[in-house]
Amino acid sequence: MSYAPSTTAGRHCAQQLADISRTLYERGWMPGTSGNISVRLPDEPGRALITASGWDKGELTARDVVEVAARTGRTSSSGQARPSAETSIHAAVYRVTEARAVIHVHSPYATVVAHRAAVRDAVSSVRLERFELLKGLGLKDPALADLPVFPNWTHVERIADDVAAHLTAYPDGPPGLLLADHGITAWGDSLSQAKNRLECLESLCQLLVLSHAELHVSRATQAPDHRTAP
Ligand SMILES: CSC[C@@H](O)[C@@H](O)C(=O)COP(=O)(O)O
Ligand SMILES: [Zn+2]
Repeated sequence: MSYAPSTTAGRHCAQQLADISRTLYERGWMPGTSGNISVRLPDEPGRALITASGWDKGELTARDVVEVAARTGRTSSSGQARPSAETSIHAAVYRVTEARAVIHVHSPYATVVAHRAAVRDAVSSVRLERFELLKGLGLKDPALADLPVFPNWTHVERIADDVAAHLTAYPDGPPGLLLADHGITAWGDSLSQAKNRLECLESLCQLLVLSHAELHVSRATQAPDHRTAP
């Protein structure tokens, strides 16, 4: 039931997932088995490794990851552990952006902002502006970012559909998103870039909370619905 990489690159990526998981767990951003991390395999970018579902993220080893198709999240062999329950959200990010790594955590300040900025049953966004750390997000316009907030639907596939539609409609948006009452996801072209961006976003949310500024929340314009008819 554990991952056995066939290449050196696979072994390296799996170890990186375990190492970053432990770091973020120790920071208190992945309490109680929460959080998940994925990375595209460098020598086979159509495939990705993702953390196994329901495990203590402070104790993962390089064998506690699952190989999936990056754009669909499908697993190929039955001999593996269960991939993260939120694999479809990672796959949505891989389908629509150039990301090569995605990190989801329940860090406290982003989760508070995701709680306060949520608009019932609709995608909203919270404005980040002025703070220097915006420059760490790699935006075309580093002065301002509207960070989307997605309803935390029970069916994760529905969240993934919302994410894919929104990122398609807003290709120049920030490399991250909030899940209402839940947490934050960020991405980049490597695990270290995704982690740096995640740290910038968590810190920006901390500054918003500590400044006691009123949150600037808007309803995101309806993005096209990419779901296929039943
Ligand atoms: C501790 S409950 C958290 C989960 O529901 C989920 O949000 C999460 O972040 C981890 O899910 P996982 O399936 O382990 O990747
Ligand atoms: Zn979560």
